[in-house]
Amino acid sequence: MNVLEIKNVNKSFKEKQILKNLSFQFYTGEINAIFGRNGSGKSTLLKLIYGTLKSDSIEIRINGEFIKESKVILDNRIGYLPQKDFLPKRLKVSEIIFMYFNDEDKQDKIFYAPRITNIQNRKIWELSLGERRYLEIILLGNLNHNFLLLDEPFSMVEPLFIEIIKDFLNNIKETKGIILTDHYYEDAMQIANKIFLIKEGDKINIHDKNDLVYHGYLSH
Ligand SMILES: Nc1ncnc2c1ncn2[C@@H]1O[C@H](COP(=O)(O)OP(=O)(O)OP(=O)(O)O)[C@@H](O)[C@H]1O
Repeated sequence: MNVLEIKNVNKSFKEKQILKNLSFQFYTGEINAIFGRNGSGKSTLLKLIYGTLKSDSIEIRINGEFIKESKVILDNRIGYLPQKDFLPKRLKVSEIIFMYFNDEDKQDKIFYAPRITNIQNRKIWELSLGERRYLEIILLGNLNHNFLLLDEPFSMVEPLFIEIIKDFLNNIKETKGIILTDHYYEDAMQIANKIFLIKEGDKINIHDKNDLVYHGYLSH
């Protein structure tokens, strides 16, 4: 089992402190859902962990080993699905699969993943938003990271695809720790082992939907 420890995360934009001294422990085998109202700092937190945004302070350790935030991408043990699409638009789905994976077994695994066969000859720009999101998740999830940060994996995705993504995440969590943030809270809660809410810069542990109502994320 691997553990990703994040400590003392602080981030301000101008005078406004968005994240206040947050700490987390994420384990292989677990899906962690992070909720929060618009602008509460969820995407910011994931960017700070991945190192694409400079923190005011952050300590990152995997299995006790300290990793500088600027080295997280090179270290290659943490993967990141950004909120915005990132695949080259002019390439075909099949070309992207070959670009990501050399190994033939891995390539086959992707080609035979649900719904991929149907879209393999299309170019990325020809895919719908949901199809593109689904492909991004299947690609990232099949890479060899120990931890996966997913910024809104369900957004713009139709219900049938969401079910496939949930099954997929449940399968890959055997070898990965997953940290996801999304406003599709019911889908996220169905697969999450641990749930957190970011509110006014602080982390709140959530046990059920009532807690989300109590802390003002849901109205009822
Ligand atoms: N580069 C930036 N410069 C200045 N302010 C920023 C920057 N990035 C984010 N912010 C601000 O930080 C706050 C947190 O933004 P963030 O995108 O992390 O929120 P979020 O919880 O992911 O929101 P949403 O649910 O809408 O995606 C917002 O008020 C946002 O305007």
